[in-house]
Amino acid sequence: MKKYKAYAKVNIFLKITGRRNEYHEIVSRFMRVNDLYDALSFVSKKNVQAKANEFKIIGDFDCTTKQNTIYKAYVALKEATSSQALEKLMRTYAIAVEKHIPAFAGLGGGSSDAATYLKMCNEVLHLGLSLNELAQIGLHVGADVPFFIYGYESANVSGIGEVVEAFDEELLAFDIYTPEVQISTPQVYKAYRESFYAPIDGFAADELKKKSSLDILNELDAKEANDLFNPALQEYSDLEQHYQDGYYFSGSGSSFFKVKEEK
Ligand SMILES: C[C@@](CO)(OP(=O)(O)O)[C@H](O)COP(=O)(O)OP(=O)(O)OC[C@H]1O[C@@H](n2ccc(N)nc2=O)[C@H](O)[C@@H]1O
Ligand SMILES: Nc1ncnc2c1ncn2[C@@H]1O[C@H](COP(=O)(O)OP(=O)(O)O)[C@@H](O)[C@H]1O
Repeated sequence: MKKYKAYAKVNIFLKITGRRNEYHEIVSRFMRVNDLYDALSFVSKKNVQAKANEFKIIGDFDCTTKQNTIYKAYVALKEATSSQALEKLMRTYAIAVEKHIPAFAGLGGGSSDAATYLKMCNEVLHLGLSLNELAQIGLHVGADVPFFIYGYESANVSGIGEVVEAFDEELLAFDIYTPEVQISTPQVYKAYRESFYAPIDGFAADELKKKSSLDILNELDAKEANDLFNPALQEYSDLEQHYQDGYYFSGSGSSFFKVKEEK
C-alpha cells in the first residue's frame, strides 16, 4: 500500500497579534522539516487484529483512539461530507502510522497526521474536495492543520492558523532538539494571555512576513522570535536548562531548533 509522508514543521517566528474568543490570533512563519516525518498508509483489516466496526489506528501513541487527531479528522470529514464510502473504507481498512515526530514537541505531529489522513481519504475516495475545503475541515481538528493541508515548504500563517500564504524561499535544514518536557499548548497560551500579553500591530506583522527565514533568524533572538517562549519558561521551569545559545523555540514547545551548519 502507498505510504504518505506527514512532515513536521518549525515556527521560524511566532508573534501574537490579538485575541479571538478562546484563541489567539498569530502571525507566524511555518517551515516544513524535510527529514522528519510520520508515514501513513491504509492496511487491510484482514492482515491486522481489528474488529470490522472499529476505527483502527496502528501505531505508537500515548492517547486513546478517540483523542487521536486522525480519528478527529475522520469525524470532521464524515460530518462535512456524509460520505458512506468513507465509513466503508474505515470498516475495511486500518490506518497504520510509523510515528517519528515526537509528541508535545511544537513540531505539529498530530496536526500533520490529521492533514495527511484527510488528503489520503480525498484521494482514494475521489471526494473531489479542494485544498481550501480540506483546510476548513481540518481547522476543526487543530489550528495547525491547514498549513499541512496546503503542503507548502514555507508559509506565512495568520488568523488562528486558517490563513496560509506560501512564502517563496529556500527550504532550510534544521538541527532539532526535543527535551522531555510535556508542554500543554493551551497552558502556554493562557500564561501568555495572563502574564505577557503584548500583541504586535499590523505594520510590524507585515514587516516580518516580508523577510526571509534566514534574515529573521539572523536578526532576532529566541525570545524575540517567539512570543510563547517566555510563557513556556514560566510554566515549565525545567525548560531553561535545555536552552542553548543559538537555538530557537518552535511553537508552544518543547522543541528547540537551529539551521544546520554546512559541513
Ligand atoms: C502553538 C502552535 C503554533 O504552530 O502549535 P504547536 O506548538 O502546538 O505545534 C499553534 O498555534 C497551536 O496549534 P494546535 O496545537 O493545533 O492548537 P489547537 O489544538 O487548535 O488548540 C489548543 C488550544 O490552544 C489555544 N490556542 C491555540 C491556537 C491559537 N491560535 N490560539 C490559542 O489560544 C486554545 O486554548 C486552544 O483551545
Ligand atoms: N496523531 C497524533 N500524533 C501525535 N500526538 C497526538 C496525535 N493525536 C493526538 N495526539 C495527542 O496530542 C498531543 C500532542 O500533540 P502533538 O501534535 O504531537 O504536539 P504539538 O501540538 O506540541 O506539536 C498529545 O496529547 C498526544 O497524545
